[in-house]
Amino acid sequence: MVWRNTFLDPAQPGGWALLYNQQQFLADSNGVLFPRDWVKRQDLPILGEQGIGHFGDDAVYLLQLKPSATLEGCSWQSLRQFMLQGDAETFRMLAYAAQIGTWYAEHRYCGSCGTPTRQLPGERAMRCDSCESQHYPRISPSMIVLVTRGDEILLARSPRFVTGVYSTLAGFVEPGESVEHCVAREVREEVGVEVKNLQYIGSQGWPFPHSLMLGFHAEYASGEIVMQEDEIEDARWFRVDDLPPLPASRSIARHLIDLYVARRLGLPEPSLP
Ligand SMILES: NC(=O)c1ccc[n+]([C@@H]2O[C@H](COP(=O)([O-])OP(=O)(O)OC[C@H]3O[C@@H](n4cnc5c(N)ncnc54)[C@H](O)[C@@H]3O)[C@@H](O)[C@H]2O)c1
Ligand SMILES: [Mg+2]
Ligand SMILES: [Zn+2]
Repeated sequence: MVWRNTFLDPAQPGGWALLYNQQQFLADSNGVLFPRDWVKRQDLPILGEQGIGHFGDDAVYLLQLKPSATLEGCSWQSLRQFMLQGDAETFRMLAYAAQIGTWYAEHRYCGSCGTPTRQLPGERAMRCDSCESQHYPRISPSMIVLVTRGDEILLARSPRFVTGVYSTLAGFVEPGESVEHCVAREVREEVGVEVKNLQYIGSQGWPFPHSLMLGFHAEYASGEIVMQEDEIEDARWFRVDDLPPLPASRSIARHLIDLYVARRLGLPEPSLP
């Protein structure tokens, strides 16, 4: 089943409903999609509703619920769980839904004047009629980079990671800088190393909560590893044939590593997740 996001008018009846709050979806043994007209007859605290796209031929709507919402036989399941275990198209749908949900939850009032906003018909935007301003879903560009030195790659651990896992370096692009500048700055800040010969590999939308990952390979140029306090718990060079536990296979972090290892070892190259 293929997921395609589109703008659907929530005034239309029918279709499926996703029940969402704060990076979680209500799910039962059949999954996350519920008959929408049935859902509306339940006594659920609905904050808002968006028509977000088609799963196969079926219309899908996102119902934003209060955190207190419960439905018999259902439990809240995290988006991260679906990233780790769900099929690819379901994860794509939920990733889009979660970002629309986050944006909606954060723009119910105007950030300038505090007036309640309203959803614009026909467009994914929240409007403040008092300021005449529109607020679109927010995306945060971030770079992610694998620093390489021949048969070695530089991987690091954040204190937030699962025990033992090492990954590539990442960080948010700051206002006014290029992504290339961000790569050099973040690598310098996090591990004290200079890089050269950046190669853009590809990108990935990352819904935790609204990053757009721009992925690179970069060659080591100079410097000894100096770890940034609080952000980096450990950082070191690993040989491509002797790697630690790595991030989830669906992440671009993992792709950057797998791609470089495949190139060094002469294996078939993986495709972008
Ligand atoms: N898909 C992947 O493979 C993958 C791998 C690693 C990181 N990521 C994502 O990359 C992003 C950045 O990585 P990081 O955590 O190392 O970032 P980072 O090195 O910039 O440090 C994180 C810090 O940035 C600040 N911050 C939070 N949100 C921000 C925003 N929207 N804009 C600017 N600053 C913000 C906070 O102080 C936070 O503690 C995160 O969203 C993370 O989930 C994705
Ligand atoms: Mg970082
Ligand atoms: Zn306003």
